[in-house]
Amino acid sequence: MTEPSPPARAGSPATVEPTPTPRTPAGGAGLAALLTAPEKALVALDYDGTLAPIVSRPGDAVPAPGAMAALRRIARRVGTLAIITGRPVEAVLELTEAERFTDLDRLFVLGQYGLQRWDAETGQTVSPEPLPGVNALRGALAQALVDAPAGTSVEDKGHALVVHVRRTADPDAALAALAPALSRLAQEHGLEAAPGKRVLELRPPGHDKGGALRTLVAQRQARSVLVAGDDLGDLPAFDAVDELRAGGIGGITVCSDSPEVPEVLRSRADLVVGGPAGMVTLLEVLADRIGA
Ligand SMILES: O=P(O)(O)OC[C@H]1O[C@H](O[C@H]2O[C@H](CO)[C@@H](O)[C@H](O)[C@H]2O)[C@H](O)[C@@H](O)[C@@H]1O
Repeated sequence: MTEPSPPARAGSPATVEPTPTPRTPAGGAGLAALLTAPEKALVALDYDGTLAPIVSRPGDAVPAPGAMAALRRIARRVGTLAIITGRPVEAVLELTEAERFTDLDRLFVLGQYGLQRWDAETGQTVSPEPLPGVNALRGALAQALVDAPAGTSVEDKGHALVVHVRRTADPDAALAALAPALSRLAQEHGLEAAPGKRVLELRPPGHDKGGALRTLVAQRQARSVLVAGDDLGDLPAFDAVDELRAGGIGGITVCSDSPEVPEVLRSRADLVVGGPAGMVTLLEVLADRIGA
């Protein structure tokens, strides 16, 4: 995958997209804070379903066309960029090729729900040792899935194991049938079972995107945040935005919409965009508005 350098936007763009209108006053204030002082803003995006379209194999989930170019544009003016994701850092770096782009030097990838952290400036990843329970779970999980519907697969993320059912004949039925036993198994190994889009993640408890976001906002002394997501795992980050607003930091939440998005997430968002392609458009509009 190669993306050309983002175009220079010296003059007026040929087509001017309207500035999006958040549906809550708090979201409007958050957007205004971001547009007024982008150098003090943090733009935090989810990966799967937000920067990259959902596909049947995790290894094939490359960024939407124009996504990296749009990120690189806003990086010219925005203080901090982050990809806050359930994916391992290594997977996001491979799929986005973010290490190639020297203009993304203020990008952080907070992987595995904040367990891992990659900082573009240093090129270093901080990642703890996996919980011992994950190793023990590996064998037990293979055994538990012997009779699972055809098409069930396991994604091994080192710190967590994800059971995927998207490629089964009836993903909803497959998940419903597998969930009780997998939840028990997770618990027995000191892990929690967290549902996502056509997946059940067996992962360490005590880490979520809300904690990851709060830590980064504090470290970067951000005065406004934009958070975009598409799944249940993004809700804690939306909660964190509410708390940050209460503390005087501007916040805006964005839902990257699709028929699979949980209603609870869609209804919580200040802005709803049409999936990763809509996210790219939003990033481009923001780039126009901040003169990036
Ligand atoms: O926090 P995210 O960046 O959204 O990551 C959450 C999980 O996303 C991935 O699964 C989802 O995307 C896959 C590829 O499009 C899709 O096949 C699957 O059905 C989706 O649930 C990923 O594989 C997980 O490891 C992430 O935790």
